[in-house]
Amino acid sequence: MSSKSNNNKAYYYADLPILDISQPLEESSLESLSKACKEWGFFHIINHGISKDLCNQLHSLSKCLFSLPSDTKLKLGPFSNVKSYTPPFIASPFFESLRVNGPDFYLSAKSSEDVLFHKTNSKFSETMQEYCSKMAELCEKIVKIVLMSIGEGFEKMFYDDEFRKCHGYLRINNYSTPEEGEEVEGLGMHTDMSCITILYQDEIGGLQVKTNDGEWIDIKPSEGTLVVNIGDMLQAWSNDKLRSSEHRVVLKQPCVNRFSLAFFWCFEDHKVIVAPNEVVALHHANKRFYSPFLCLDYLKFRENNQKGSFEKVGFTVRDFAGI
Ligand SMILES: O=C(O)CCC(=O)C(=O)O
Ligand SMILES: [Fe+2]
Repeated sequence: MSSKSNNNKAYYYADLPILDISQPLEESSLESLSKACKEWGFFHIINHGISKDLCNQLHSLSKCLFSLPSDTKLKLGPFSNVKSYTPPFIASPFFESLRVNGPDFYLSAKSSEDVLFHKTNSKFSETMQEYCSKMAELCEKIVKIVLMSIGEGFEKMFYDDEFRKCHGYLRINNYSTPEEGEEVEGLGMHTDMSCITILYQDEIGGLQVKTNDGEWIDIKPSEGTLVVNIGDMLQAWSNDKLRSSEHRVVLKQPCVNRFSLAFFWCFEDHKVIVAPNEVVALHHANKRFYSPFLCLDYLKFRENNQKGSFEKVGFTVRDFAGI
């Protein structure tokens, strides 16, 4: 952890490893990755192949999208048949979000685009498709690296059987803050339900992760860097070798918009999540921490137990399947 003093207030930043994923990983990088996945559940990646230009394009499309009138956005949910839009006051008064589902990201984005832009914003669906398919490729690569960090040969042993059918979805997030006042919570404390999440955050900052000691630490934005975090599905599958950390977004500056893109990479709904014996054997007492469970049952548990039926804020996989 490192600190910076500003007007006598100390801000702490997580010292997360930064992996250059364009290069084969060295032994020392695997070690720091393994430590970060156990301690923080978060790390950074660079040289990931997602260009600044593409992120900027998504940012300006998102500005167009979120500046549309509420009535237009509400045609996409949450109370219509389409459920891709989460308006403010569901997760928090300062958060709204649009979801793009895989595997056909183009089709999913197009069905929102047709409602939102009356078919005039032809770049929208192509750009979403480009970003999401690159993210899906990146997720496959990262899951393999994370498996390698658990144990030698684990990537070869498990990837094909266990992770081949993973799928992804994107959330485009827009945060707004009041004109004046203290800091506000943009997104409450939660764990992600995914195997892994890849996050692009703009330069505003505000993402925080909770340490084992219950302290909140900032995850500072840095240009060209993406944040990766472990989600609940992988925590359960890895029998707690990998940590799905609680995190939140705190908005510190009045009257700014914050933009982020969260891409979630998940097991297929009908997968039974159970840690393989080889993974459980890594625990000194060979102890299992979770009962096997159906992925879809966990997703439903989260949806049905959240404030305002939003899956973001509240319970974790330990509450659901912990032994
Ligand atoms: O906006 C962010 O930085 C984080 C978003 C997040 O945690 C989520 O969408 O699950
Ligand atoms: Fe999250």
